[in-house]
Amino acid sequence: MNAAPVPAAPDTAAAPDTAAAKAATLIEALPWIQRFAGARVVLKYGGNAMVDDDLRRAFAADVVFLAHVGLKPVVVHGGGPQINAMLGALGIASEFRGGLRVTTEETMDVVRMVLTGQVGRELVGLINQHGPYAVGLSGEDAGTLTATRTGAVVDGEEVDLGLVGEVSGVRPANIESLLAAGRIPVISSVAPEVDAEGAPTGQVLNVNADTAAAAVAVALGAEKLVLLTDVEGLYADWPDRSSLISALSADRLRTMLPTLQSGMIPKMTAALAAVDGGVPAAHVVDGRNPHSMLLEIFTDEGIGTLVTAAGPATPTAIPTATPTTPPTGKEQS
Ligand SMILES: Nc1ncnc2c1ncn2[C@@H]1O[C@H](COP(=O)(O)OP(=O)(O)O)[C@@H](O)[C@H]1O
Ligand SMILES: CC(=O)N[C@@H](CCC(=O)OP(=O)(O)O)C(=O)O
Repeated sequence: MNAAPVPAAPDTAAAPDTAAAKAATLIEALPWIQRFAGARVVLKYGGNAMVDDDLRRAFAADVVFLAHVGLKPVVVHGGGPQINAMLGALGIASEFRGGLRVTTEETMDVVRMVLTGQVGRELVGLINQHGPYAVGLSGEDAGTLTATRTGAVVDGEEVDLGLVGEVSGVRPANIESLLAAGRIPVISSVAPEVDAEGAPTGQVLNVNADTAAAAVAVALGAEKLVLLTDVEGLYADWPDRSSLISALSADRLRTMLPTLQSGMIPKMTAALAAVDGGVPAAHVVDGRNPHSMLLEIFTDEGIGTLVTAAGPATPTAIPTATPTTPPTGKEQS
């Protein structure tokens, strides 16, 4: 048998620091874990943030971590790039207007197949590698979501998007019964269409996943909406990216909305809808960094862009060594 390796001197010297840093991170998380115990958190997992296996596995582990430390996570997922890949393989052209996919009947079949049949199944499988937690739902299942048709306004002109919907109703009881049973709902953003009277038309609509996540967060009375994407957050000067907005008020975001481009239009519209609908905090987080959502939720600094009703307050020192009361100074609500 080989002797146990003897660490080199520099490692020995570094080890206490490393251990202290790890312990400090755990202790820093404690007041946030206490504060968010039992809270519902809606996590929107964007298709651009699920491009590699390691990231998807890290996301699944994070969701299970949240559930185990006492939060109630609900996942609403997108899959735009995955839909693009399938449409491309099938030779079906597709375009986006105002950040939303123009959706024909043929495209809708592919959207439904990829979101509910592929991306959702895969996420459920990854989460369930940790135990029997995740249950996949489409917005169609048990009437979880309903939607009415919506268009987009591009350069001041109303554009017809075809079979694209905005959420007109959420049935939270379906999601709540899963949460009460200790499950993690994983919801795809496809919804049955209803007419102006709320009657089903028989058509299924393609709903942007940010939009669906915001509606679910409002209906559940969630503490947070976390939008994971493939950028650090909202840049004030896209595409130059020299100025990342770390926190802003709902009113400031409202004035910025008409200046936003592409995928940030539905994303920040969703963040605003969530905060306007009573969700205390909406976060845009870079899902390309493994465990970014844990850092956003459980550390004092946070990362990404935070939207709250009031916007940034004066930062206050937060005790991290022996917290006995929930923190009040952080820009989280
Ligand atoms: N001001 C902005 N700040 C950050 N990203 C922006 C901005 N304006 C447009 N974008 C684009 O929005 C994209 C995110 O939206 P989207 O591609 O729909 O992501 P997801 O699939 O995660 O929903 C970014 O990758 C970026 O290209
Ligand atoms: C209407 C509309 O645009 N629907 C989206 C639904 C998927 C989605 O939102 O995916 P991401 O979160 O990855 O962007 C689409 O067809 O791509």
